[in-house]
Amino acid sequence: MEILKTTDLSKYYSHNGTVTKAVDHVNISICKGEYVSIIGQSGAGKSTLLNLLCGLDKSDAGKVFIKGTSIYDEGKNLTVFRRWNIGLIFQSYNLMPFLNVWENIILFLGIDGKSLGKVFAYELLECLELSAKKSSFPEELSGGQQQRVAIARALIMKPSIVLADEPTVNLDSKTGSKVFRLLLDVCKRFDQTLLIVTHNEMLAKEADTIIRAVDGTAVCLVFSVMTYWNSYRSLEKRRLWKKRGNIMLNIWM
Ligand SMILES: Nc1ncnc2c1ncn2[C@@H]1O[C@H](COP(=O)(O)OP(=O)(O)OP(=O)(O)O)[C@@H](O)[C@H]1O
Repeated sequence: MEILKTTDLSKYYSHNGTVTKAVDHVNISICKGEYVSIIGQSGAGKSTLLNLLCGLDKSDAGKVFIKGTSIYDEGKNLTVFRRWNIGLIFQSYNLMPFLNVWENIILFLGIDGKSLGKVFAYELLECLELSAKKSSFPEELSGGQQQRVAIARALIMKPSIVLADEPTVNLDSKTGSKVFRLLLDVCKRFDQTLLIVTHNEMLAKEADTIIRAVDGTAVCLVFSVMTYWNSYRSLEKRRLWKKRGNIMLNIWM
């Protein structure tokens, strides 16, 4: 099942007459439960792409569909839509300093007139190895623990897609790998799609689908079978496919 799709997604910045094509006609299709890594050199457009995918930034052209909903057409409802469908994880943990771990995690439960039970919150605490820190405040936690709280908070509404922008960049490599492993495990366990921007090749290459951002365009290096099939099926102009070696196909044009 397709969970995320973009059509000719573009974002350009102009400065002193120079135009930077941060994201340029990107067409991607991601399926439920997939782990997708986005890699690429600094300035290639990874963060801009991620911000467009969750609607924190608006495109100059093109659309983003999540579960069939065109997110830019949601207008004022986008915040609520995002809260229920997209989990966001950033480099900085953005925890509320005056709330303890438990309170940070359940902050949005019961919001928007819908209520979610707390059973899942206990499950997340367990999965992310935070049960013993339930009553601690952010300043009493290590960086890795804080990021795990941020992950739990991002997952608490059971979003179908989780977007993470270099979530382990501020952690040492051992802690970063552990946090990453927990994130991956918990997303797989709850069948959530995970899109992660990372410079860590070890983590990136485990993905079902690997996307490399190159000067605003996105090149797929490795396809999951579902992504391959969806992309192939949705392309009317198959003649535009360019074959590069046996695993590398450029599906963006
Ligand atoms: N607000 C902005 N105004 C002007 N140019 C911008 C803006 N945001 C991003 N850019 C430009 O768009 C391009 C892509 O930036 P982006 O931050 O998406 O790259 P990135 O791949 O995430 O880089 P990094 O790995 O260093 O975080 C860069 O050339 C950047 O300078």
